[in-house]
Amino acid sequence: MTQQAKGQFINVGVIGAGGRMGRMLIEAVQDNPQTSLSAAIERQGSSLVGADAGEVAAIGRLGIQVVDDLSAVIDDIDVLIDFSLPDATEQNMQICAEHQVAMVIGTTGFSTQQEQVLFEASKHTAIVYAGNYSTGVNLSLKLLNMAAKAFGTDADVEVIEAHHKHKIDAPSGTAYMMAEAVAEARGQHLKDVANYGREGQTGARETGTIGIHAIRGGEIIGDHTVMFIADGEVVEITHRARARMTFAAGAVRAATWIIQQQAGQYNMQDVLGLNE
Ligand SMILES: NC(=O)C1=CN([C@@H]2O[C@H](COP(=O)(O)OP(=O)(O)OC[C@H]3O[C@@H](n4cnc5c(N)ncnc54)[C@H](OP(=O)(O)O)[C@@H]3O)[C@@H](O)[C@H]2O)C=CC1
Ligand SMILES: O=C(O)C1=N[C@H](C(=O)O)C[C@H](O)C1
Repeated sequence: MTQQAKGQFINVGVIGAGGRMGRMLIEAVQDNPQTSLSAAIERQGSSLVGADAGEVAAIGRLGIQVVDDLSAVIDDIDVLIDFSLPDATEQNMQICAEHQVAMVIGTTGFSTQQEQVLFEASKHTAIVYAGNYSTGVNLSLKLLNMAAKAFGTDADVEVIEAHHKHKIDAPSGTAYMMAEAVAEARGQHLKDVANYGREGQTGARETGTIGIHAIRGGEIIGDHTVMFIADGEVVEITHRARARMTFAAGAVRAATWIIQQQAGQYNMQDVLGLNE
Protein backbone atom coordinates (compact mmCIF):
# COMPACT_ATOMS: atom_id res chain seq x y z
CA MET A 1 0.00 0.00 0.00
CA THR A 2 1.36 3.45 -0.89
CA GLN A 3 1.94 6.25 1.60
CA GLN A 4 -0.96 8.18 0.06
CA ALA A 5 -3.34 5.24 0.37
CA LYS A 6 -2.55 5.12 4.08
CA GLY A 7 -3.48 8.79 4.27
CA GLN A 8 -0.03 9.83 5.45
CA PHE A 9 2.36 12.44 4.18
CA ILE A 10 5.25 11.38 1.97
CA ASN A 11 8.39 12.21 3.96
CA VAL A 12 10.76 14.18 1.79
CA GLY A 13 14.43 14.98 2.40
CA VAL A 14 16.09 17.88 0.61
CA ILE A 15 19.80 17.93 -0.24
CA GLY A 16 21.52 21.29 -0.68
CA ALA A 17 18.88 22.86 1.56
CA GLY A 18 20.49 26.30 1.54
CA GLY A 19 20.96 26.53 -2.22
CA ARG A 20 18.90 28.54 -4.73
CA MET A 21 16.88 25.41 -5.51
CA GLY A 22 17.10 23.87 -2.02
CA ARG A 23 15.22 26.78 -0.43
CA MET A 24 12.53 26.63 -3.14
CA LEU A 25 12.23 22.86 -2.69
CA ILE A 26 11.61 23.18 1.07
CA GLU A 27 8.78 25.62 0.33
CA ALA A 28 7.37 23.43 -2.47
CA VAL A 29 7.42 20.31 -0.26
CA GLN A 30 5.48 22.14 2.45
CA ASP A 31 3.04 23.59 -0.13
CA ASN A 32 2.17 20.19 -1.62
CA PRO A 33 -0.70 18.58 0.35
CA GLN A 34 0.84 15.09 -0.11
CA THR A 35 4.34 15.82 1.16
CA SER A 36 6.08 16.91 4.33
CA LEU A 37 9.70 17.89 4.93
CA SER A 38 11.40 15.28 7.12
CA ALA A 39 15.08 16.14 6.61
CA ALA A 40 17.25 18.94 5.23
CA ILE A 41 20.89 18.26 4.43
CA GLU A 42 23.76 20.62 3.63
CA ARG A 43 27.48 20.05 3.02
CA GLN A 44 29.85 19.48 5.93
CA GLY A 45 31.11 22.80 7.29
CA SER A 46 28.12 24.79 6.02
CA SER A 47 27.14 27.67 8.32
CA LEU A 48 23.52 26.50 7.94
CA VAL A 49 24.02 23.22 9.83
CA GLY A 50 21.84 23.37 12.95
CA ALA A 51 19.56 26.09 11.53
CA ASP A 52 15.82 25.49 11.18
CA ALA A 53 15.06 24.42 7.57
CA GLY A 54 11.88 26.52 7.46
CA GLU A 55 13.78 29.60 8.51
CA VAL A 56 16.47 28.90 5.89
CA ALA A 57 13.69 28.82 3.28
CA ALA A 58 12.05 31.95 4.79
CA ILE A 59 8.72 30.15 5.39
CA GLY A 60 8.79 30.09 9.21
CA ARG A 61 9.97 27.47 11.71
CA LEU A 62 9.37 23.82 10.77
CA GLY A 63 11.22 22.15 13.64
CA ILE A 64 13.57 20.37 11.19
CA GLN A 65 17.24 21.13 11.79
CA VAL A 66 19.64 21.22 8.85
CA VAL A 67 22.17 18.36 9.20
CA ASP A 68 25.37 17.53 7.32
CA ASP A 69 25.09 13.73 7.13
CA LEU A 70 22.49 12.02 4.93
CA SER A 71 23.17 8.62 6.53
CA ALA A 72 22.08 9.96 9.94
CA VAL A 73 18.57 10.85 8.67
CA ILE A 74 18.05 8.33 5.84
CA ASP A 75 15.52 6.29 7.85
CA ASP A 76 13.28 9.38 8.14
CA ILE A 77 13.05 9.79 4.35
CA ASP A 78 10.68 8.21 1.77
CA VAL A 79 11.99 10.29 -1.17
CA LEU A 80 15.20 12.30 -1.37
CA ILE A 81 15.23 15.35 -3.65
CA ASP A 82 18.76 16.29 -4.69
CA PHE A 83 19.63 19.51 -6.56
CA SER A 84 23.26 20.02 -5.51
CA LEU A 85 26.61 19.11 -7.08
CA PRO A 86 27.52 16.03 -9.17
CA ASP A 87 30.04 14.70 -6.61
CA ALA A 88 27.55 15.09 -3.74
CA THR A 89 24.73 13.49 -5.74
CA GLU A 90 27.01 10.58 -6.65
CA GLN A 91 27.50 9.76 -2.95
CA ASN A 92 23.82 10.28 -2.17
CA MET A 93 22.75 7.86 -4.93
CA GLN A 94 24.88 5.15 -3.32
CA ILE A 95 23.35 5.77 0.13
CA CYS A 96 19.81 5.78 -1.28
CA ALA A 97 20.46 2.59 -3.27
CA GLU A 98 21.73 0.85 -0.15
CA HIS A 99 18.65 1.90 1.86
CA GLN A 100 16.22 1.61 -1.09
CA VAL A 101 15.08 5.21 -0.71
CA ALA A 102 13.55 6.73 -3.86
CA MET A 103 15.20 9.80 -5.40
CA VAL A 104 14.36 12.82 -7.52
CA ILE A 105 17.61 14.18 -8.99
CA GLY A 106 17.89 17.63 -10.57
CA THR A 107 21.65 18.06 -10.39
CA THR A 108 23.21 18.69 -13.81
CA GLY A 109 26.78 18.31 -15.09
CA PHE A 110 27.24 14.58 -14.40
CA SER A 111 30.30 12.87 -15.88
CA THR A 112 29.86 9.65 -17.87
CA GLN A 113 31.10 7.74 -14.81
CA GLN A 114 28.48 9.45 -12.62
CA GLU A 115 25.77 8.51 -15.12
CA GLN A 116 26.97 4.92 -14.68
CA VAL A 117 26.61 5.25 -10.87
CA LEU A 118 23.04 6.44 -11.49
CA PHE A 119 22.38 3.44 -13.73
CA GLU A 120 23.69 1.06 -11.05
CA ALA A 121 21.77 2.79 -8.24
CA SER A 122 18.53 2.57 -10.21
CA LYS A 123 18.79 -1.23 -10.13
CA HIS A 124 18.14 -1.00 -6.38
CA THR A 125 15.79 1.98 -6.03
CA ALA A 126 13.43 4.14 -8.11
CA ILE A 127 15.03 7.35 -9.40
CA VAL A 128 13.70 10.24 -11.48
CA TYR A 129 16.54 12.07 -13.20
CA ALA A 130 15.83 15.13 -15.33
CA GLY A 131 17.77 18.18 -16.39
CA ASN A 132 14.56 20.16 -16.10
CA TYR A 133 11.42 19.59 -14.01
CA SER A 134 9.18 22.21 -15.65
CA THR A 135 6.13 21.01 -17.56
CA GLY A 136 6.90 23.45 -20.38
CA VAL A 137 10.39 22.13 -21.09
CA ASN A 138 9.20 18.53 -21.09
CA LEU A 139 6.41 19.45 -23.49
CA SER A 140 8.99 21.26 -25.65
CA LEU A 141 10.95 18.00 -25.93
CA LYS A 142 7.91 16.46 -27.65
CA LEU A 143 7.63 19.46 -30.01
CA LEU A 144 11.34 19.15 -30.81
CA ASN A 145 10.87 15.50 -31.67
CA MET A 146 8.08 16.43 -34.12
CA ALA A 147 10.06 19.28 -35.69
CA ALA A 148 13.22 17.20 -36.05
CA LYS A 149 11.30 14.37 -37.73
CA ALA A 150 9.54 16.79 -40.10
CA PHE A 151 12.69 18.66 -41.17
CA GLY A 152 15.25 15.85 -40.92
CA THR A 153 18.66 17.26 -41.78
CA ASP A 154 17.09 19.78 -44.22
CA ALA A 155 17.12 22.22 -41.31
CA ASP A 156 20.30 23.27 -39.52
CA VAL A 157 19.68 23.01 -35.76
CA GLU A 158 21.23 25.36 -33.19
CA VAL A 159 20.50 25.18 -29.45
CA ILE A 160 21.05 28.35 -27.40
CA GLU A 161 20.73 28.48 -23.62
CA ALA A 162 21.08 31.43 -21.21
CA HIS A 163 21.50 31.24 -17.42
CA HIS A 164 22.52 33.30 -14.40
CA LYS A 165 26.16 34.13 -13.77
CA HIS A 166 26.38 31.69 -10.81
CA LYS A 167 25.80 28.55 -12.89
CA ILE A 168 28.91 26.33 -12.85
CA ASP A 169 28.19 23.85 -15.68
CA ALA A 170 27.71 24.34 -19.41
CA PRO A 171 25.91 23.63 -21.57
CA SER A 172 22.86 23.25 -19.32
CA GLY A 173 21.30 19.86 -18.64
CA THR A 174 18.23 21.11 -20.49
CA ALA A 175 20.26 22.06 -23.58
CA TYR A 176 21.70 18.54 -23.64
CA MET A 177 18.21 17.03 -23.35
CA MET A 178 16.93 19.24 -26.18
CA ALA A 179 19.87 18.46 -28.45
CA GLU A 180 19.50 14.76 -27.65
CA ALA A 181 15.78 14.90 -28.51
CA VAL A 182 16.65 16.31 -31.95
CA ALA A 183 19.51 13.87 -32.55
CA GLU A 184 17.43 10.87 -31.49
CA ALA A 185 14.51 11.87 -33.72
CA ARG A 186 16.95 12.08 -36.66
CA GLY A 187 18.52 8.70 -35.83
CA GLN A 188 21.81 10.27 -34.72
CA HIS A 189 23.97 10.05 -31.59
CA LEU A 190 24.50 13.50 -30.09
CA LYS A 191 28.20 12.84 -29.42
CA ASP A 192 28.76 12.34 -33.17
CA VAL A 193 27.02 15.55 -34.30
CA ALA A 194 27.35 18.11 -31.45
CA ASN A 195 29.33 21.29 -32.15
CA TYR A 196 29.90 23.27 -28.94
CA GLY A 197 30.39 26.98 -29.62
CA ARG A 198 32.39 28.20 -32.59
CA GLU A 199 35.67 30.04 -32.83
CA GLY A 200 38.30 30.75 -35.45
CA GLN A 201 38.53 29.12 -38.90
CA THR A 202 35.59 26.76 -38.41
CA GLY A 203 34.99 25.95 -42.06
CA ALA A 204 31.50 25.83 -43.51
CA ARG A 205 28.71 24.36 -41.40
CA GLU A 206 28.47 20.58 -41.81
CA THR A 207 24.99 19.28 -42.65
CA GLY A 208 23.41 17.28 -39.82
CA THR A 209 25.44 18.84 -37.01
CA ILE A 210 23.80 20.43 -33.94
CA GLY A 211 25.32 23.68 -32.66
CA ILE A 212 25.10 24.23 -28.88
CA HIS A 213 25.84 27.59 -27.24
CA ALA A 214 25.79 28.84 -23.65
CA ILE A 215 25.22 32.43 -22.47
CA ARG A 216 25.89 33.39 -18.83
CA GLY A 217 24.91 36.62 -17.10
CA GLY A 218 22.94 38.40 -14.42
CA GLU A 219 20.13 36.47 -12.79
CA ILE A 220 18.55 34.76 -15.84
CA ILE A 221 16.67 31.78 -14.37
CA GLY A 222 16.87 29.61 -17.50
CA ASP A 223 16.08 30.32 -21.17
CA HIS A 224 16.35 27.77 -24.00
CA THR A 225 15.80 28.21 -27.74
CA VAL A 226 16.17 25.60 -30.47
CA MET A 227 16.34 27.00 -34.01
CA PHE A 228 15.47 24.91 -37.06
CA ILE A 229 17.01 26.92 -39.91
CA ALA A 230 15.69 25.66 -43.23
CA ASP A 231 15.76 27.13 -46.75
CA GLY A 232 13.18 29.94 -46.78
CA GLU A 233 11.96 29.55 -43.18
CA VAL A 234 13.09 29.33 -39.57
CA VAL A 235 11.20 27.66 -36.72
CA GLU A 236 12.20 28.56 -33.16
CA ILE A 237 11.02 26.65 -30.11
CA THR A 238 11.66 28.69 -26.96
CA HIS A 239 11.10 28.07 -23.28
CA ARG A 240 11.72 30.76 -20.66
CA ALA A 241 11.54 29.92 -16.97
CA ARG A 242 10.06 32.84 -15.04
CA ALA A 243 10.46 31.43 -11.50
CA ARG A 244 12.54 28.66 -9.89
CA MET A 245 9.34 27.48 -8.18
CA THR A 246 8.30 25.91 -11.51
CA PHE A 247 11.28 23.49 -11.20
CA ALA A 248 10.71 22.91 -7.47
CA ALA A 249 6.97 22.20 -7.79
CA GLY A 250 7.73 19.81 -10.68
CA ALA A 251 10.31 17.98 -8.58
CA VAL A 252 7.84 17.56 -5.71
CA ARG A 253 5.25 16.27 -8.18
CA ALA A 254 7.90 13.77 -9.32
CA ALA A 255 8.44 12.77 -5.66
CA THR A 256 4.74 11.92 -5.25
CA TRP A 257 4.93 9.80 -8.41
CA ILE A 258 8.24 7.97 -7.87
CA ILE A 259 7.19 6.65 -4.45
CA GLN A 260 4.76 4.36 -6.29
CA GLN A 261 7.26 3.01 -8.87
CA GLN A 262 9.49 -0.07 -8.97
CA ALA A 263 13.28 0.31 -8.95
CA GLY A 264 14.47 1.84 -12.22
CA GLN A 265 15.45 5.09 -13.92
CA TYR A 266 12.66 7.45 -15.00
CA ASN A 267 12.45 10.98 -16.39
CA MET A 268 10.02 13.88 -16.02
CA GLN A 269 8.21 12.89 -19.20
CA ASP A 270 7.35 9.58 -17.49
CA VAL A 271 6.03 11.55 -14.48
CA LEU A 272 3.86 13.75 -16.73
CA GLY A 273 2.54 10.79 -18.75
CA LEU A 274 4.06 12.21 -21.95
CA ASN A 275 5.64 8.85 -22.83
CA GLU A 276 2.35 6.89 -22.84
N1 LIG B 1 16.67 19.83 -13.11
C1 LIG B 1 16.17 21.06 -12.90
O1 LIG B 1 14.97 21.35 -13.13
C2 LIG B 1 17.07 22.09 -12.31
C3 LIG B 1 18.35 21.74 -12.00
N2 LIG B 1 19.16 22.65 -11.39
C4 LIG B 1 20.48 22.14 -11.00
O2 LIG B 1 20.51 21.99 -9.59
C5 LIG B 1 21.84 22.17 -9.14
C6 LIG B 1 21.87 23.19 -8.01
O3 LIG B 1 21.54 24.46 -8.53
P1 LIG B 1 21.43 25.74 -7.56
O4 LIG B 1 20.43 25.48 -6.48
O5 LIG B 1 21.27 26.91 -8.46
O6 LIG B 1 22.91 25.75 -6.93
P2 LIG B 1 23.38 26.27 -5.51
O7 LIG B 1 24.87 26.36 -5.56
O8 LIG B 1 22.60 27.48 -5.12
O9 LIG B 1 22.94 25.09 -4.52
C7 LIG B 1 23.65 23.89 -4.31
C8 LIG B 1 23.57 23.59 -2.84
O10 LIG B 1 24.14 22.31 -2.58
C9 LIG B 1 24.98 22.43 -1.44
N3 LIG B 1 25.95 21.36 -1.38
C10 LIG B 1 27.18 21.29 -1.93
N4 LIG B 1 27.78 20.11 -1.61
C11 LIG B 1 26.90 19.44 -0.83
C12 LIG B 1 26.97 18.19 -0.15
N5 LIG B 1 28.04 17.39 -0.24
N6 LIG B 1 25.89 17.81 0.58
C13 LIG B 1 24.80 18.60 0.68
N7 LIG B 1 24.70 19.81 0.08
C14 LIG B 1 25.74 20.22 -0.67
C15 LIG B 1 25.61 23.80 -1.62
O11 LIG B 1 26.18 24.26 -0.41
P3 LIG B 1 27.30 25.44 -0.45
O12 LIG B 1 26.74 26.56 -1.24
O13 LIG B 1 27.50 25.77 0.99
O14 LIG B 1 28.49 24.80 -1.09
C16 LIG B 1 24.37 24.62 -2.01
O15 LIG B 1 23.62 25.00 -0.90
C17 LIG B 1 22.67 22.53 -10.36
O16 LIG B 1 23.28 21.36 -10.87
C18 LIG B 1 21.63 23.04 -11.36
O17 LIG B 1 22.00 22.92 -12.69
C19 LIG B 1 18.76 23.91 -11.08
C20 LIG B 1 17.49 24.30 -11.39
C21 LIG B 1 16.53 23.44 -12.03
O1 LIG C 1 21.41 25.90 -12.94
C1 LIG C 1 20.25 26.31 -13.15
O2 LIG C 1 19.82 27.34 -12.63
C2 LIG C 1 19.39 25.51 -14.02
N1 LIG C 1 19.81 24.33 -14.41
C3 LIG C 1 19.11 23.38 -15.17
C4 LIG C 1 19.88 23.02 -16.41
O3 LIG C 1 21.13 22.90 -16.33
O4 LIG C 1 19.28 22.81 -17.46
C5 LIG C 1 17.67 23.73 -15.40
C6 LIG C 1 17.33 25.18 -15.44
O5 LIG C 1 17.54 25.68 -16.72
C7 LIG C 1 18.04 26.01 -14.37
